Amino acid sequence: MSADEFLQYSEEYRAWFERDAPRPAPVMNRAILVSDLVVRRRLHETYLLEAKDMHYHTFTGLAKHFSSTPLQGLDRITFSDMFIQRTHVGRFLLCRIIAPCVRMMAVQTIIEDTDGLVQTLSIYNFPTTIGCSPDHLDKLFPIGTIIAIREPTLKAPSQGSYPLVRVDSPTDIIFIEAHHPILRDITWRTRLPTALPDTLEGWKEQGDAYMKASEWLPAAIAYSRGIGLNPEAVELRLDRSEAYLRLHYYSGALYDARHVLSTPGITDSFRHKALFREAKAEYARGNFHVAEGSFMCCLDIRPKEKSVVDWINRTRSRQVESTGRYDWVSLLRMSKKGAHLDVADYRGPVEVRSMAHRGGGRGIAATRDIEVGELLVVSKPFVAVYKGDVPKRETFLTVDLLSKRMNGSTGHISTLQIIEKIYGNPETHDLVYHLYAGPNFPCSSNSYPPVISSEPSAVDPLAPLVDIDVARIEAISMYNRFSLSSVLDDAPSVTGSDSDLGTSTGLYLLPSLFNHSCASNALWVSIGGVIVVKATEHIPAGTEITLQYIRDTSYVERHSVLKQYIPSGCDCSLCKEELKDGEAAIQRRHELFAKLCHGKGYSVAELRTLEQQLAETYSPARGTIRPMMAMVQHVIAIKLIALDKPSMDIIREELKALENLGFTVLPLSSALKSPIATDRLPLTIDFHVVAHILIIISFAYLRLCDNKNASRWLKAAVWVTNTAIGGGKGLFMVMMAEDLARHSMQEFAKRAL
Ligand SMILES: C[S@@+](CC[C@H](N)C(=O)[O-])C[C@H]1O[C@@H](n2cnc3c(N)ncnc32)[C@H](O)[C@@H]1O
Repeated sequence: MSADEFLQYSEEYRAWFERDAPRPAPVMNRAILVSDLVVRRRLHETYLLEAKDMHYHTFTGLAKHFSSTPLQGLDRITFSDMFIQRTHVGRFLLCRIIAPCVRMMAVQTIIEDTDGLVQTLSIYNFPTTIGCSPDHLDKLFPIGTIIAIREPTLKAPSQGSYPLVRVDSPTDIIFIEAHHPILRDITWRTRLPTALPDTLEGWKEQGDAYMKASEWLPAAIAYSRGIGLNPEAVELRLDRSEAYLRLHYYSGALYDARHVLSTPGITDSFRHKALFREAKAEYARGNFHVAEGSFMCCLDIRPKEKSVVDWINRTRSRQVESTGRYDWVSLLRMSKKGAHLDVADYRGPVEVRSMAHRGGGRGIAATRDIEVGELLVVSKPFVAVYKGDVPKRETFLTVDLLSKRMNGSTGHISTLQIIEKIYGNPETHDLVYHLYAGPNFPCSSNSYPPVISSEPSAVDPLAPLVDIDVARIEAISMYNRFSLSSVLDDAPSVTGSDSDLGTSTGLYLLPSLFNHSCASNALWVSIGGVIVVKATEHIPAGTEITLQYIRDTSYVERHSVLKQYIPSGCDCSLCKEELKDGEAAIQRRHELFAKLCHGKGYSVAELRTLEQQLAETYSPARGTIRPMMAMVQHVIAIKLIALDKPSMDIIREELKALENLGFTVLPLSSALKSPIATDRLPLTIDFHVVAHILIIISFAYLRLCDNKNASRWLKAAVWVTNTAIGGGKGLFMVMMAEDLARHSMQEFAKRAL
């Protein structure tokens, strides 16, 4: 599809989705609906067995209803009173699942109401269903399950010919237990044999079996049904606490563990289990000191227990990190093994301030004078999805009608994970809800974070205690998500949006409050999924601190992405400089540079011509920063090395590149000092490339047997990585290992640094 066709298709879909032309729901044939679903389920199972590639797509950024009225405040409705293309506000639908489920983008099944009338049900965004197996669905929604759907919406089909009850928010689904008061006067028109347990022991047995099979949510549901029969059932609460830990529902885990601990007369064994679970949940919530206390209490019961001692050591390492002291080298090494790092957050000398001129009205400012290279923020993701987390052979594409872009699987999955994290940790709801959600969802506060309870919330998968506004979450996800490319990836990272369909992506809380500037005064990098923000220049107290949402040498490229996030455009000094050259020059430059990026094997002469043509696009009135020229000069230098040309020629090219990137190269007379000014780290390109340029200069001096200068330039390269991340020589040696090896400089580096 061309860009225009894509836009038109998106708008047509929106018009169809939001069309308000209600008509009565048709009476559907039970046998046909069920057999059709069974056929689709078999087909899906066959595809899974045959390992076929499956592609699903859906739309985000549409108006999507969610209910915020408790079930008790709603009146019951049946299909005969429902209309297609209508959300039945103030009503709830009581129904039973009568067919197995099938999962595509959403979970689909067939439901009957109390009159025996049937419709298709489509549940989007339900926890644990991303890429899940048909077997998991059978455990989650077994036939016979009774549910109440709050304020149900009946939709015309987008494909096929059956209407469907569409549920976007998982919190609109309430599981109804057999003894629920709502069922008191209810008789079902049809008889449906079910095999669901009806005793506490029965539910415990089922929960245990699911735990064994690593079916954590079905297990938590089974335990919850048992707890429904006896809220003081200590063992079930302990079991559910463990199931919640596995699900990362730390609020629920903590709440249940504490409930057990407050029960009089429990055995030491139960107490130990509850303390251990409480401690793990506190650890995961970032309360390392409190977690340490609970782990210590475990030792009172079973002294010297090895696993507990290990946990205590971990809590102590995290407490050191929360003061801003990190072992960057080991973090980097860990990130090579897996991106989900165990690390504490850190908040340096920064605060959220009201900034009326920015969308969302807030930004981040320095609380005191900050020096270049100071650590400002370290943040673990609220959720992060890496390429390896995407289910194999399944692609989830979403057409985002807000940004008018296509998002890949990681973008879709991260939105679902945000929803699930709130579902299992309800007190985090406001932390997400108060992030910028675009002009359609005005921010209710000009500060951040909102005050939230430090107490854990009870979590009941049968009747969620929080109402999740999926449309808002989708918008928040779109406006705030970071595209992650680890500092170990050698390709320069494109940041700030999920533009690349395969990119790893994450939502962060405090980092989402930074506004954008192409000429930012701070830099963010990701080590694994952890975001590290450092100052790249002196920042006076009170000054706004900005990040680059996207770093691209082309103004055209940058703005094609930025316009979706900042419609008013970027007003930074770099963009103002670019605009001095005029639109035509900017476009010409973009086209010339595209040649360099996409062309292969240019000769030095051709590169010089390109350099000249680029030079002609810059107005004499503008400043000296010309990143595209720098990139061409850097490529020339690499070419000269390959051609074994004189070292001074290589050095000359790289020096020109540095100046075009905004670095001040100091005169040779200051031989003992850094060869570049270190009052700021200009970053119009990725800092890896800058370090690479400096390594090449060092290499060229080495070829000239000028070890003194080689060492000065290599130290300058360490200054760059140290300012950008930290970790001094150790981190530099790990991060730039390939570059150093390419130029046989490892031994020299070890001696010189
Ligand atoms: C991730 S949020 C940044 C925090 C946001 N200002 C807030 O109050 O929550 C991104 C949004 O901030 C606004 N923003 C960021 N940089 C901006 C800039 N340079 N000029 C104007 N608005 C900006 C845009 O509305 C953008 O979509």
